[in-house]
Amino acid sequence: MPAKQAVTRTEVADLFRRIIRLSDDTIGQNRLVYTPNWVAAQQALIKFAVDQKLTVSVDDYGTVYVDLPGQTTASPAIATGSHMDTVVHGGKYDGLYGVLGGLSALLQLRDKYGQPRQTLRVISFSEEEGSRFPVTFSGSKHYAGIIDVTGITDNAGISIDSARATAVSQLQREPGVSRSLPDLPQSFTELHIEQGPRLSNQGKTIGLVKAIVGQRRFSVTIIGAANHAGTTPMNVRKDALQTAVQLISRLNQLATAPDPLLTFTVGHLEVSPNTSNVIPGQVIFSVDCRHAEDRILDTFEIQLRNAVNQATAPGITTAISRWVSDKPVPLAAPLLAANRVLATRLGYDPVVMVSGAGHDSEIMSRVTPTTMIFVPSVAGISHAPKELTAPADLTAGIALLTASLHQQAYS
Ligand SMILES: NC(=O)NC(NC(N)=O)C(=O)[O-]
Ligand SMILES: [Zn+2]
Ligand SMILES: [Zn+2]
Repeated sequence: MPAKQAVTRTEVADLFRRIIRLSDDTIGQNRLVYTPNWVAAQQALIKFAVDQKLTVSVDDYGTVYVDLPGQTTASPAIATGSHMDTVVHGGKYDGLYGVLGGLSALLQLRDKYGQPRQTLRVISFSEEEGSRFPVTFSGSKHYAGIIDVTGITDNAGISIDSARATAVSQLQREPGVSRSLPDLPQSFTELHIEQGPRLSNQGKTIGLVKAIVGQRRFSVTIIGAANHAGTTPMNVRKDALQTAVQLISRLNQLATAPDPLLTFTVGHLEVSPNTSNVIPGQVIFSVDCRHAEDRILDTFEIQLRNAVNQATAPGITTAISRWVSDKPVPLAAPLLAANRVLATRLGYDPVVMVSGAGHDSEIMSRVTPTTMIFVPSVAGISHAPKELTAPADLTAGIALLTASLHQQAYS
């Protein structure tokens, strides 16, 4: 291998380690969108790309676009990338692997073949996880021209508009950066860790994603009455938490009925006032449910709404609101077929699979042919600090991405 490519790989690996260190809080990675950790990570990426003499722009949602301009500037770019945000106490690879794996591929192609025929673009989407504000995929949705996110707040009451304005202006002021929303690309390929156990269980290195599950997220509110823990008789209490735990348990059972592959998660619980000697007056909890078929989600949503309504009692009211409704999405079959040939040529036996995690690819697929490459997650762990992918598997995914970008942008 030419020495230059080895140097490039080491430099990208250094950037990865630097970004990881920026947001490690001893429990896990925390790069919630528009927080100082997130700004520092996007800044590190920008500085690196500017030093590499790549063309860098930042849009008004804080998504970073790194271009290696092609000879035919009139043709749309060939794009890759993923998201820079994490969940709370997340792992090191979710999102960041796709951003820096894309950068590594782009630089290796430049080192080896020089200027591409078509522009190569690496995208670091601002937000995908929905972990800070009640919105998911806002980075790719903005790029795709699908939504305008405004007027929502995080748990601390900070509005997305003010958080975004402050954070994005910091990025747009970085030397060498232009403020723009680039044209949509000719194709989008997202490299990502699998986040589940299939590849690792089967001892396979590469997954090719044919579809992404649909997902719906809800917020359920139970309102009872706060009162004294020592003086209020048990039979007159309006305990919102007792209602919530019974309801959650019932929902967990109901979720097994429509289809064994339906997933159901209550991951967020807010108890108010959340102190030991006061009967909880209010509980808010999240529901996340997913399936590859929308009709299964329809069936479960009806059961969910009925169960929430039936949980009302004298002095207890309930409400439910849906804040995510994403349909299952098929990805581009021709790109998958091309990657299957390339993967086989590289010596892999790829597994064609459905993704149970949501991805920016489901948004990008609405505006351009889109495909995904998965590499194994050790023991299937993700959205947790123990998230891990073996170095050889990380390299394999980047090698396939590099081959795919080469095929698309140089031939
Ligand atoms: N790749 C992800 O972890 N995505 C996550 N985020 C969204 N928005 O789907 C998820 O929950 O699956
Ligand atoms: Zn994630
Ligand atoms: Zn992700």
